[in-house]
Amino acid sequence: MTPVRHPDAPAPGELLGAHYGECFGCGGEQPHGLHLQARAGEGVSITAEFTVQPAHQGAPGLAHGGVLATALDETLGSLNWLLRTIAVTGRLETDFVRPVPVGTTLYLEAEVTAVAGRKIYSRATGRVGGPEGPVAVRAEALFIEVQVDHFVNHGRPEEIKAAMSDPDQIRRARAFEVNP
Ligand SMILES: CCCCCCCCCCCCCC(=O)SCCNC(=O)CCNC(=O)[C@H](O)C(C)(C)COP(=O)(O)OP(=O)(O)OC[C@H]1O[C@@H](n2cnc3c(N)ncnc32)[C@H](O)[C@@H]1OP(=O)(O)O
Repeated sequence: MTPVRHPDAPAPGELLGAHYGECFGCGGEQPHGLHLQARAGEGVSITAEFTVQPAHQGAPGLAHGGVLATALDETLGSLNWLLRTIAVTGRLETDFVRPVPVGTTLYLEAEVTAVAGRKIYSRATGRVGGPEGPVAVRAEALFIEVQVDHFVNHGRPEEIKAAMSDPDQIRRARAFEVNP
């Protein structure tokens, strides 16, 4: 089925902000996190940027492949906010096309390609040198819709409790539940 942008999705160009301060992908409270910033695009699409830091190295001076996969995963995960669906990554297939040096900004774009029941299919690319630069990484993913209970039942109680007592988090979780 063709993906449908939720009527209350953020407007194209709007920054999405972090879904959780401690998120390694987008949270502001993770000193070595990616601090990835995602922006709503047209339809069910997202753009995002992330600059590779020294803490993200694998080989000397180069981004670790797992960190690049995280950037793709985070960008793809942000798409669900435009569908107003809570979903987790079930499958992430990544192509590493060229090495990405420390200090490089990765320009990411992602879109949902299809939705089938609880399954959300999407793809993403990461370019270097600018939004129109050469592709360094790309991915195809399958996200699976879950209920908020997924996190409550599986997350470590300390963090769940802290997240649920953050007024903004509760508002967001509630928004997910009333706008499925
Ligand atoms: C307070 C909280 C607020 C919320 C904050 C938002 C946080 C966002 C965070 C974002 C952070 C960034 C994002 C992250 O990093 S998310 C973190 C990384 N991901 C995970 O931890 C997910 C771990 N996996 C699971 O929990 C379960 O396996 C899930 C929930 C995914 C499915 O188990 P469940 O028992 O529910 O479902 P099912 O098994 O009946 O499967 C259903 C359908 O899906 C198909 N299928 C499943 N897996 C695969 C696969 N690998 N390849 C191909 N197909 C697959 C399956 O065949 C079936 O298809 P069909 O038979 O219907 O056709």
